[in-house]
Amino acid sequence: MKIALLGYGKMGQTIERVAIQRGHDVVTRIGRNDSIEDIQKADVVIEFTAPDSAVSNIKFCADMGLPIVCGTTGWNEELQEVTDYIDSKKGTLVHASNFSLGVNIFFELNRKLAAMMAPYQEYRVSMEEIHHTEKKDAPSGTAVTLAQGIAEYTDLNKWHLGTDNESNSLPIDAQRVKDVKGTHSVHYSSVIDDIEIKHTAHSRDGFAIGAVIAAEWITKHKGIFTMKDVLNLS
Ligand SMILES: NC(=O)C1=CN([C@@H]2O[C@H](COP(=O)(O)OP(=O)(O)OC[C@H]3O[C@@H](n4cnc5c(N)ncnc54)[C@H](O)[C@@H]3O)[C@@H](O)[C@H]2O)C=CC1
Ligand SMILES: O=C(O)C1=N[C@H](C(=O)O)C[C@H](O)C1
Repeated sequence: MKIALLGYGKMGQTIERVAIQRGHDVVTRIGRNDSIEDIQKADVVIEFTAPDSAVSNIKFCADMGLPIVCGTTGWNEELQEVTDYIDSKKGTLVHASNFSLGVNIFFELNRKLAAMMAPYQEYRVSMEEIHHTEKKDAPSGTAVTLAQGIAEYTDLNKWHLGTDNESNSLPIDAQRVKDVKGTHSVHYSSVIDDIEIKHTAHSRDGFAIGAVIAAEWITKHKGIFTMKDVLNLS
């Protein structure tokens, strides 16, 4: 498969190594100041750039009729607009706040735990995410997806940054620490005891392998998907 890397930073470079190991060709690597036109050489585009670039990049790929895997986070509020655009162009997109297998299993565990905890009002739920100091968005996209999973089973229909409790809102403590690849934990706390689930990424390889698997998968599918569809998780 011929892959175009849109964004050649920490993730773009990790994806290149993984893609070559899986037998693919990386035909172009596009940075912020490069011409995007080059992507037309590829069968599929993998986009990991920055929150302010993702939406226009996705639309450009749809205009070119190219399937795109987008891992960039921080553009949640524009998801509906992007969905409508891709639909109008009959395009193909896989987007996910986190492409790793471990985190996608963690998403399911989080939803199941939220369903189990829902009747027990004595527990207060909160979240912590820790990432490297170069990260542009807070909270992380993964934390937002976890919060959406909890909202399905509780009245916590929004989130706020910090550790204070606010009504109908999930506190997310976003910490930035040098070199941390991505750690997420969900805590349920009562006077009697605490319950905690946690995922720790040891490297970026899990995100990169997931993104390449998603790129292999979308060349055989048409429409808008998330990693849950690619992994066929319930
Ligand atoms: N969904 C997932 O599994 C994961 C998502 N991410 C997200 O991916 C994004 C990128 O992460 P990193 O690679 O760590 O960041 P990075 O900052 O190391 O690399 C991003 C690169 O994209 C370039 N760029 C920015 N705008 C561009 C544009 N319009 N066209 C081409 N290149 C452009 C930047 O110059 C930079 O080199 C972030 O939003 C991050 O949150 C990161 C890891 C996993
Ligand atoms: O910026 C990162 O590094 C990461 N971003 C994603 C997110 O915002 O959740 C995924 C992962 O945690 C690493």
